[in-house]
This record gives sequence, C-alpha cells and structure tokens, in this order.
Amino acid sequence: MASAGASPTARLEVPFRFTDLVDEVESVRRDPPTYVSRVGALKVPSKICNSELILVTPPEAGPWVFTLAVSGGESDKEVQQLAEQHATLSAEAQKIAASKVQVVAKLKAAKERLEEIPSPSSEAVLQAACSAVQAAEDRLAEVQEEDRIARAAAERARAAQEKVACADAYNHSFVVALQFDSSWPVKPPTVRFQGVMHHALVDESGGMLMPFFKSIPKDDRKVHSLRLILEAIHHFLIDPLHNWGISRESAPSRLLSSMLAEEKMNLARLTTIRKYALQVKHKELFESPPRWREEWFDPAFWKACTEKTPEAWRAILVEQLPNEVFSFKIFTDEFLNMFVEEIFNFYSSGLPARRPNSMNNYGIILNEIGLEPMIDELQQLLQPLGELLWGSGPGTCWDGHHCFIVRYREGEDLGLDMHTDDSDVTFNICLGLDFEGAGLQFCGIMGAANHRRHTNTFKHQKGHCVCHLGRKRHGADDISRGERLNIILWNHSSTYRKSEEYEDPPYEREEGAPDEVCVSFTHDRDYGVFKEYPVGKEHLKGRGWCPPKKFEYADFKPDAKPAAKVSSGC
Ligand SMILES: O=C(O)CCC(=O)C(=O)O
Ligand SMILES: [Fe+2]
Repeated sequence: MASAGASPTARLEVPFRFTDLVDEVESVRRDPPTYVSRVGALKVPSKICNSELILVTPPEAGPWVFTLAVSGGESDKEVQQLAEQHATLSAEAQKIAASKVQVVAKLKAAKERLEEIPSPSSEAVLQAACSAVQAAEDRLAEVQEEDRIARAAAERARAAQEKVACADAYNHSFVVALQFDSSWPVKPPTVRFQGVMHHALVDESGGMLMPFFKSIPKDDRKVHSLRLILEAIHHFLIDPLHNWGISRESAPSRLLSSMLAEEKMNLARLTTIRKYALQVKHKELFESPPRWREEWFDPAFWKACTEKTPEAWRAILVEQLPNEVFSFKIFTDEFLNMFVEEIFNFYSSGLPARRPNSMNNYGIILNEIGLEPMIDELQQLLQPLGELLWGSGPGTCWDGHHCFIVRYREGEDLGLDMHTDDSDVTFNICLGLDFEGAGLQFCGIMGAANHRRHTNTFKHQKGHCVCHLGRKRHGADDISRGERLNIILWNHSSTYRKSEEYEDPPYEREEGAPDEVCVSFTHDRDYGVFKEYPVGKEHLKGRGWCPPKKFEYADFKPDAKPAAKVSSGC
C-alpha cells in the first residue's frame, strides 16, 4: 500500500468509515468530473495476496477496489496557446537568423573595403569606410541580441509544444483501479492503470509510483478525498513531471528521453485507434460505454452469464481434460460474421498494427485498434468461469488482458509451434472461417515431470471457445486447407502474479523423453533429436532453454549449435 506519510493525529481525527467511502464513490457516479467515465462499483476482491505470498479470501474489512476510466484530455489552455505561438516564434527566429547572416556578410564586405583603400588616401575616404564598418558592427550586435531572444522564445514554445504532444499521447480514457483499505482517508489508495499504458513514470504493472502519492493535495481536513485523487490522476496524464513536482529543466535527461520514447509509443497506438475510429464498419463494437448484446451470444452461454450460478456454468462446459482444458459454445453466427467483417475492414484500412507476439506474423492486437473497452467487458463476463475453474489462483481477480487475432492460411502462418502463454488463463475462440486440419495439441503443465507428454487434441469449431491455463503447453497443427481466424484472450491477474505460486512455481525433473508432438523448436534444447528443424528456423538449433539444466530426463542429448559460418577469406 502506498503511504502518504500522514500524521497519527490526522488518523485519529478522521477514522475510516466504509459508508463515507461509499458516499464519495456514489458522489463521483452521480456527478463525475468531465474527465471521468465508466464508473464501476466498489468491490471486495475475491482474493488478496497475504504477507506469506499466499492467495487468501480477504477479511471482512476490505480491501475495496474501485475502477473507472480517467482521461488525460482537456490539456492546459495556457500550454495550448504557447504551442500555437511555436510556429510564429520559430519563423521569427529563422528570419532574425537570416538577417544576422546578411549583416555578417555586410560587415565582412565593409572590412575588406577598408583594407583595400590605398595608404595615401584622403581622410574623408578613410573616415567613410571606418563608419561603414562601425555601423555594420553595431547592427550585428543588435541582431545578435535579437537572435538570442528569438531563439530562447522559440525554445520555450517548443518545450510547451512537447508538453501538448505529451498530453495528446495520453488524451484517452484509461481504466484505473483504486484499491482502498481501512487506512483511508489518511493514506491514499493504490492506483494502477489496468489497460495498455506506455508511460515512463508508472511501474511494470501500470502502478503509480511514490512521487505521485506524495504530491496529491489533501482536503480541508488534511486527509485524502476521492475527487482530489481523480484530479491528480488526470493531471498526471496531462503533465506528469509537474504532477511529480519536477521542473522539465531539472529532470535528468535519461528520464526525459525515456518519457519521450514511451509517449511516442502511446501516441502511435492512439493514432491508429483515432484513425480507425473514423472508418469502423460496425460502430456497435466501439460504443462507449461498451455494450455486448444478448443476441451475439449462444443462448446457453448468456443464461450462464445472467444466472451467475456454478450450475449454469457447469451446464455449458465440455471437459476436454479434467481440470485443465474446457470448451463451450460462446458466439452466434450473427456476431461471428460481424466481427470477421470488422477484422477484414481493419486489414484493408492499411493502418499499422503491432503483431501479437513473435510467433504470430499476421495477427492483430485488438486492444490496439480500439476494442479494449469491449474486451474489458468480455473479460468481466468470463470472470465467474475463471473463478469456478481456477479460482484459488490463476482464475481469480483478472485485471488485465492481451487480446489478439491469430490468422492462418496458405502462404502465411500455417500453424503454431508448441509454447506456453504469458497468460494466467487463456480463452481461444474460433471465428471460422472455413478450414481443415489445425488441431490444437495439448501437452503437460510447464514445470511438471510430464510437461512434454501429450494429453489431448482439441478440434476447433466455429463459435466455440477452448480455455486452459497459460502454463499448459500447446501448439497448433498446420492448417491443411482454407483459412482460420481465432480470438485469443490472455487474462492477467496482478493479484495472482504477486503470489509465490506464480513467482516461484515448482519445477520437476522430466520423467522421460518427450512425445514428438510436444517438442518446440523455439523452446527446446533437444528438438533436433525428434524432428527436423523447419526451414528458416535452423538457427534456433541448440538455443533453446527447455528442459533447464539439472531437470533433464535420463539419456537427454541436447542439439549442438550449428557450426559458425567460416568466411572464405577472399
Ligand atoms: O492457433 C491457435 O488456436 C492457438 C493460438 C495460441 O495458442 C496463441 O496464439 O497463443
Ligand atoms: Fe498459446
């Protein structure tokens, strides 16, 4: 928990009262600041990580998590005006610099003329030449001063413009989770950006750092208020250095350059989202707030979502492998057709899209094209299922996701090498289109003695979802005909990721040689013993990490690294 270092007296004067916190939340819901949207409910998380790094059910007294979206829009008017002056001031500075060049040339010419005057010359001629040199020197001094002033003004305007560019890079609604406990309002809540956030001044998981908490203004009672915290988040998005109480001039240059690099990434992402917003095909997928329609879902799935009982969820599940792999029908054809149309519309827009990971070369990250709010909602619809299947760990408290499309067809990617996901629980939904082959092969859980032993094969079916732990080894067989598109949703739980189970999972010695279908050319040290490296992937030979040293099965033989190419020397 971040501490604002409040005095013990204040703690006594303003004790924690849950009803006060609820009142503050409800006041924000009734009358939100212009930069706030998607105000969620105040919820007790289903699990917390205790001091022994074990996930436990929280006690009665909180914590409480409140999520809402805060935008960095409405950038400072004064800064905006300064930015507008930038063009004028730079043009002025350029003009002055050009006239300085002219005056320097004049001075040079006047000096040369003076030197060329023959020695026995009239006093008047000499006098005139000296005056010309003097006048040019005086003018040069004036222009140099003007030049200095104009350059400084242009530099100030440029810095202001940079600030605006920064505000533009964060002029977007970011979902933040505030976590309160009974030290409120003496101490602030933790504040964490839940979605994609490229920013140099937040930690790896999107959490605000200490200087943010130190600078939050307090109310008349000298304690925190929810509105002041929201205002501080909004200001952080507009001008983070000012929010941290650091002037741009005194900020270390390494910090400035990493801020600029992150701003650029965020701006590039928002630029694609903003441009695509003008050419989307199905506006209902991009509504704010997002709204999933009943008719998009298979009726039994919708029933489970609305009934919210374990029985209703169990009724739709097909257990592909006990406790490890499940499937269910999720979408109707109406939704699938619309969604696929939208994806192809994005492909044909020609807008840049980052690839989901190093293995999928033709996918699109859905959070990068403006679908993040929809996926947030989908994740919340699926959360009870996560709780039901893996609620003591990876299936609990999902508060982040990486969601993307994978595409396979002739001439592009055909299948996917064996791997595990950077996901706590993965949902993999088949959008179609029309294809043959492409079985999804499952092997063991990473670190288990049978990690590379085949467990089952799942056959993708249009509109159906298969779910499994991210640590379960899996890979897709090559497609033998047609084209396949799937939505892959990787769910992340920041609570689970703090636990020892996640941080330091057990790792066992492999029980024996792997099954051929389970070996991976990107991960394994012995792939070549079982299969030929695919064409173009030979350089990976001998570079894998799995199984790690000391965890190899008996008689394990690693692949040798390919011999370095010897230059012919000519
Ligand atoms: O193609 C598939 O069905 C599997 C994709 C997958 O596992 C992944 O992208 O992580
Ligand atoms: Fe995967």
